Amino acid sequence: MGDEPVNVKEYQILARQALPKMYYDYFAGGSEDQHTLRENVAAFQRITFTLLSYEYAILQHAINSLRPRILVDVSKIDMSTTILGYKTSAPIMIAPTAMHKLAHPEGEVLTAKAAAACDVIMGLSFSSTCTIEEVASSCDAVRFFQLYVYKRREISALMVKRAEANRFKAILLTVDTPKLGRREADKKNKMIAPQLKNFEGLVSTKVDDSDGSNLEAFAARSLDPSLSWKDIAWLKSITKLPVLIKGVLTREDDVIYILNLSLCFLVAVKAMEVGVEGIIVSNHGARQLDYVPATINALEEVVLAVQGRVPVHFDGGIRRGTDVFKALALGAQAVLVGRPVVFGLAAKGEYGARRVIEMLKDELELTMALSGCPTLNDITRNHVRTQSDNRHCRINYLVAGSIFNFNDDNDNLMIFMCTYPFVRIVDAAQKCIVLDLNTVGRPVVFGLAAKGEYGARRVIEMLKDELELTMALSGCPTLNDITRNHVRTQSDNRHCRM
Ligand SMILES: Cc1cc2nc3c(=O)[nH]c(=O)nc-3n(C[C@H](O)[C@H](O)[C@H](O)COP(=O)(O)O)c2cc1C
Ligand SMILES: CCCCC(=O)C(=O)O
Repeated sequence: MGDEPVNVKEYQILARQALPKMYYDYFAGGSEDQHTLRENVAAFQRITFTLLSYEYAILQHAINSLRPRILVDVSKIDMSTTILGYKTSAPIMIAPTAMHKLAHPEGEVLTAKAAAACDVIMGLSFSSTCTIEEVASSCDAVRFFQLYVYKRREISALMVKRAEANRFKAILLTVDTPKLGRREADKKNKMIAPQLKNFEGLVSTKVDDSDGSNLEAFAARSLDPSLSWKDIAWLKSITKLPVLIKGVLTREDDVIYILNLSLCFLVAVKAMEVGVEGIIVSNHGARQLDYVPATINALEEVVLAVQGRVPVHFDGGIRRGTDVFKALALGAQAVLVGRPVVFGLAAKGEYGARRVIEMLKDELELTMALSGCPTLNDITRNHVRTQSDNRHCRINYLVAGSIFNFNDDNDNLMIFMCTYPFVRIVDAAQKCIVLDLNTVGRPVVFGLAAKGEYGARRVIEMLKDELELTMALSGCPTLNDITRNHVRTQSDNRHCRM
């Protein structure tokens, strides 16, 4: 067992050794410069955990508040949850990825068995190499069916009917692929798309006349680039299954919204209007438009826009249990995992796909234990620190590490240490007071440093006086009179420029 991988990433190395270059490149690759492909993974590495520090423990103790997370009983960790009402052992699903027979001769049937063994939900790709019926009869995994809308709508409609008849529980409508992204490795390799059995007798998926990627040629011929919101109504009219929209790149009114606030808002509002049952934040594993943001950087915006009205799921770049935890902390209800499962399948068949899921589950369990979260509900936004949190806090770092001395009212020397986000004040008797900078703010601390209690008090008094004057001068006798219309922000200015 010398080659037994100890983490998910090692399966990629084995898969590379196991697969012909054309297939490995197809599975591993992204589009164009593969910038987003790298970013999907790298962005996770820039998110850190905010485990409670020693200072915080003292502070919490001092104010007789909650027990710090480091002293939580984590002898039992419960990762189980429900997704669309279906019980699952962990908030991890298998993402729909195409053509598993290119990874292993038995294809998606083995992936489904791995899902069943791990008690997680399996997403089956519209472009699978095993049929819908073969996968359904192979095991009792809860299955969702991913849908592409073809120009020939009747083919898509037929697949939905077959999925329904075979007890698939939801439709994942992929909305980020009006055309296939430019996968340059596939072009060079002249990637050959095999005949997909689901479409036998309906449409030939084996295109022979392309100069480059046959898959690209087939996609150009079959995918409907006119797909728009009204088609979700069409889909809802032909199925009773819940519909989740997968991918947040869409085309609407000749404006391309790419993972920005407009889109998030659009998605949230439109999703309500058309009645979808969930959203999957996804950039298709960075295989569509290159240079869109890493999905983990877009997740929170979507979550905030959706405001809990439908569940938000997430995929892209999950390679560790810590990644799963981070996505949950930023508001995802569950994550989907794409390439790692295919690499597991390519390297070691059903066992490999199963091990990939098991390793992610094990790592998530350990992460929950080490961060004091016995259940998924214990995972909160406060557990992670993102790059944008850091930007907001940069100014605080300026005072990090500074040490001030001052004399208190009784002329005792006080030592004042700033280790963001806490300030420790140590008096002559070595008594230590810990203040949270986020709560008391720097001005108060500077006042304290300069003139002890009097200085801290004056800072507050001056702010109050200034606020009183400002309210008077802007005609606001009470706090309730202060409205959003009283101020203009940079972003208001930007919106008006247009
Ligand atoms: C080889 C491959 C094939 C894919 N095929 C499909 C597909 O048929 N339908 C779809 O909606 N998404 C497809 N995806 C996107 C995945 O569902 C998912 O969004 C992505 O793989 C997540 O990123 P990850 O691979 O970093 O986990 C594919 C991704 C890969 C890597
Ligand atoms: C038209 C089949 C596309 C499969 C797919 O979604 C992918 O390769 O990313």
